[in-house]
Amino acid sequence: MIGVIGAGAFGTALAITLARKGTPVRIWARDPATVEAINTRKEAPRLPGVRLPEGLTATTDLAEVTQAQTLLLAVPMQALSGMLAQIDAPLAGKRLVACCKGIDLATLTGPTAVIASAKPEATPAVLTGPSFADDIARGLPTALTLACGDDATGAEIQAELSGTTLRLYRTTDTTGAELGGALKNVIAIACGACIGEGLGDSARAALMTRGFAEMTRLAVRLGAQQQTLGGLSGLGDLALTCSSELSRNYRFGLALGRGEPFDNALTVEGVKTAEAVTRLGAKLGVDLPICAMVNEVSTGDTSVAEAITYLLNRPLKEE
Ligand SMILES: NC(=O)c1ccc[n+]([C@@H]2O[C@H](COP(=O)([O-])OP(=O)(O)OC[C@H]3O[C@@H](n4cnc5c(N)ncnc54)[C@H](O)[C@@H]3O)[C@@H](O)[C@H]2O)c1
Ligand SMILES: O=P(O)(O)OC[C@H](O)CO
Repeated sequence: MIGVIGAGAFGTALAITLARKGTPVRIWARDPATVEAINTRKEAPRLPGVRLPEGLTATTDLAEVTQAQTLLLAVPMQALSGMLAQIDAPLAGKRLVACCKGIDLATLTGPTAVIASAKPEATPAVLTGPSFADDIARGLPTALTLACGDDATGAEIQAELSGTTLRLYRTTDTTGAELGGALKNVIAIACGACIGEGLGDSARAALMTRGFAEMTRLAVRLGAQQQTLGGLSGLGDLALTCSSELSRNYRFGLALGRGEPFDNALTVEGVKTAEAVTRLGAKLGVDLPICAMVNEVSTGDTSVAEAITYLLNRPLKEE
């Protein structure tokens, strides 16, 4: 059995793909109505139109899910620490796989460090890369990165989660994998704002490329391997998220650029990540101008037009 904590779009999509290949999956939802929908009607509230397979069952009882040796943690980044604090079962020998993308604002660390701090007896890992929950749930081909500091455990998790439509690549570079996944959301907001403001595809390409430079600069400064940023968890996810209106981060940026309201019930990880990396960059002396502008525009301190003017008029430099 695999346990999934968090019955939102991504947690449910992963649960579906695992159950389809015959793995029993128990998913935890905090909302009894979600449990009822999954168990009784075989429907997932966050994935309308997808019929859930047999072998996938839900519960509001965390203890039932934490019996599994592998636990997928699929709550938003800022909820991860609080979620871990709710688990009182012993977790020695278990694998805790973070499925969230972001940086914890309280500690300015990524998900594996949050897990290691809260549950030092367990092995932390992170599952990240280009994937929309809806694509995974529909069985469309998807390739992701599984990062685990312990390569032998990483190989076991890789085999456990991979299937005929979901292919996992493996790395021990947790820092690079999780920073790529976190930062691409910030750049996707910038790209959405650029398109929403009517600035064109050339400007978007420039933001993606210079955004990738910021992702790499911060990640390498924090000990990541540069090549990890060029993989699925970095460049791959940047390409997807900056170019598709299926992305909530990109759509949030579009709304900013168009001056339209946005549904704040949607999970848009890049907003808090922009704040976290702006603070991290200032603390470490790492130059992150696009991320800083996304932070200012997201909080309403700067308009999209002012942010673009600022970025275009910075001192000229080598590429
Ligand atoms: N949706 C995708 O396509 C996708 C793909 C890859 C990664 N992710 C990542 O997965 C993570 C979750 O995103 P999602 O799309 O599933 O979001 P979602 O909004 O669909 O679901 C979030 C889930 O977390 C639960 N939750 C929220 N706050 C909580 C708290 N304080 N305590 C306990 N549970 C809480 C919600 O009830 C909900 O079930 C994000 O970090 C996101 O970046 C999402
Ligand atoms: O909808 P978004 O912007 O959270 O993006 C979903 C995934 O992270 C894409 O890989």
